[in-house]
Amino acid sequence: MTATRLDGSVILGEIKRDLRARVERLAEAGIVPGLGTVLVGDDPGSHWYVGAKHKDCAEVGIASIRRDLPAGSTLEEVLDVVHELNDDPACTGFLVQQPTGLDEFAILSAVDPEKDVDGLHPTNLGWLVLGKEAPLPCTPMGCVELLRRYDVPIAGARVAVVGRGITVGRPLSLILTRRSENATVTICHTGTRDLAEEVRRADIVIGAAGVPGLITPDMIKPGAALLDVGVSRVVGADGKSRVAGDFHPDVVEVAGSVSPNPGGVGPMTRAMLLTNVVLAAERQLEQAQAGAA
Ligand SMILES: Nc1nc(=O)c2c([nH]1)NC[C@@H]1CN(c3ccc(C(=O)N[C@@H](CCC(=O)O)C(=O)O)cc3)C=[N+]21
Repeated sequence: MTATRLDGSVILGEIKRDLRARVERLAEAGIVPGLGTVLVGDDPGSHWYVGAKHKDCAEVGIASIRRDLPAGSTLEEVLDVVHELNDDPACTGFLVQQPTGLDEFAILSAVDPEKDVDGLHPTNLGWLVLGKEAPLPCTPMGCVELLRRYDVPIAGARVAVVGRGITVGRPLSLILTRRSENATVTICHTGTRDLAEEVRRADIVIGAAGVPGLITPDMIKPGAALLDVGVSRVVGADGKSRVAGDFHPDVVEVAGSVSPNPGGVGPMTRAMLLTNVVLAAERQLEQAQAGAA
């Protein structure tokens, strides 16, 4: 048996098409959404991600505001740019690409929560806990949207989330346990006594630990849906660097569906970022209209 491929690149294309129509409606109201990115240093991976985000924006009709700072920039220098983008009306939403090597909490907290398209500002994470509408984190929402688009049942499903990180595992668990998703979630982490036992019960497994090959075929319930969020760079036998996920490649023999890596959750993260930028612009338009009335 070979599992269905949960193709994030295909869904990214569909979402871009839908967003283009929403951006056109905003344009009729005189609003051009603008995504700002702040990039610190010269890590090639981070440069690739930021470049891809701006290319996506261009395709959808979102304006780009790009601020690249040299390696060795100080927290004060980064915060100056954050404040500038908070005050720039052309920038409807922005993010500071992680990691910066600086105090991430200080940086995240300085972003205007209404412009926080990462959904990682403490206020927005707080709204998630409290169940009020607010920007939601991109990778967790990308996981949920990928399952929805491929009709994987979420309500009532047993989900094993492997990893409790702030950008994926923890917020994803909160999203999946909302009434609108209604899943039963187990968060597994380095303190989990028997990972195989927890994963084996799950209808949906999310690998978000960043440990290559951690989840092996013997742990998978036949027919389960697997989302591979783990991105580690490993050097193969041929000496070339490649992306390795949290799942052993042979899980496709047991699973019902699997997101490839690359080509799965990564593109969905970008799709949700674009969605958050458009949503932020739509909210800002609503507020302007309410203010004018
Ligand atoms: N403030 C902030 N927000 C982020 O959303 C954020 C961040 N910092 N720091 C780094 C992580 C990582 N991330 C990815 C985005 C797209 C792909 C993606 O599209 N990957 C492609 C290509 C992968 C490859 O070939 O390297 C794929 O999976 O097919 C992956 C990973 C966003 N992040």
